[in-house]
Amino acid sequence: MTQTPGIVITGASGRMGRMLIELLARSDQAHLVGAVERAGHDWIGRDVGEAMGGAPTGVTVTDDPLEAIAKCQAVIDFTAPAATLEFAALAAQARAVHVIGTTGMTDDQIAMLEPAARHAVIVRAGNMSLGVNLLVLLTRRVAAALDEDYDIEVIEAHHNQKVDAPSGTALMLGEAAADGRGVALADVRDSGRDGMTGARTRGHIGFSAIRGGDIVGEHDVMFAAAGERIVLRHVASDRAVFGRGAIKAALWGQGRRPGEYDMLDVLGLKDLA
Ligand SMILES: NC(=O)C1=CN([C@@H]2O[C@H](COP(=O)(O)OP(=O)(O)OC[C@H]3O[C@@H](n4cnc5c(N)ncnc54)[C@H](OP(=O)(O)O)[C@@H]3O)[C@@H](O)[C@H]2O)C=CC1
Ligand SMILES: O=C(O)C1=N[C@H](C(=O)O)C[C@H](O)C1
Repeated sequence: MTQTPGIVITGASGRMGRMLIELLARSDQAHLVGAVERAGHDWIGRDVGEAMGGAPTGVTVTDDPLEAIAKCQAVIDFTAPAATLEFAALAAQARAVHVIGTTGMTDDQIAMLEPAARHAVIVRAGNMSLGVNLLVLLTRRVAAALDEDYDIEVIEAHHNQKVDAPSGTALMLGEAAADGRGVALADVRDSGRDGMTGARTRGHIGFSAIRGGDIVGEHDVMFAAAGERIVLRHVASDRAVFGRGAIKAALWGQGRRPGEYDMLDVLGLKDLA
């Protein structure tokens, strides 16, 4: 029987870590070989399935990412920017595919992935769902079709534990809108309005972030003009959409040339971009 790719999950106890461990337990295309948490975490040394309150998986949670990643074919990483940079170096050494869902990375941190991508496949996206990646393409097209009479606003809503804003997805959508308009997002980005802001600047792309309760992830791209509004919307009601996308990316990356890729590559949507 052919062995399926072995996957390491970093941030195993997190919202996405748990979701991925559940999805891998049911998968016939990939299997769990490692679960990583920070030193001092109370899951270290325990079977990850039991730590989650379920059946044993045979995989013990470790605080040694080097040891875990050395024996895997892919690392799926939804953690935090500094941790992701550390895991990128280890995945590159092991020539393992590194699927990065972590958001909130600065441009400098993203640039620091480049040496790792010379040795291994990196798939990074602020959102791994098919729906959002389609929405990115639609946003670019609608923005290209409309002029600056249409004010573009990206509105996102997430749970009250999210630490970064705007969300990675909102930034992907903003980039797509700016691209459609033929401008650089950095030149037209308008985040965090508060106080006497003055009237809206024509051509700017605005961002608003809502944080509350257990909202999984909701994104609107609004094109607002005098007399009409177009709203493109994606609502995620289950984190499994991100988890399934990440596993798909880990499989897609097997045997591929080293480099940096995104979910449009994985989903075969690049030609539509
Ligand atoms: N691209 C996409 O489709 C999606 C991206 N995300 C992004 O993924 C990231 C995680 O989200 P979520 O699961 O909700 O967050 P959580 O806070 O629930 O989980 C993050 C996990 O990573 C762990 N972690 C952080 N640093 C390290 C480290 N150095 N070593 C090992 N483990 C570490 C945390 O441990 P501790 O608690 O000890 O800090 C925690 O268990 C966020 O950036 C989020 O925006 C989320 C969903 C979808
Ligand atoms: O933190 C989250 O939860 C999510 N983060 C990603 C983002 O920043 O866009 C993707 C998704 O919306 C959930």
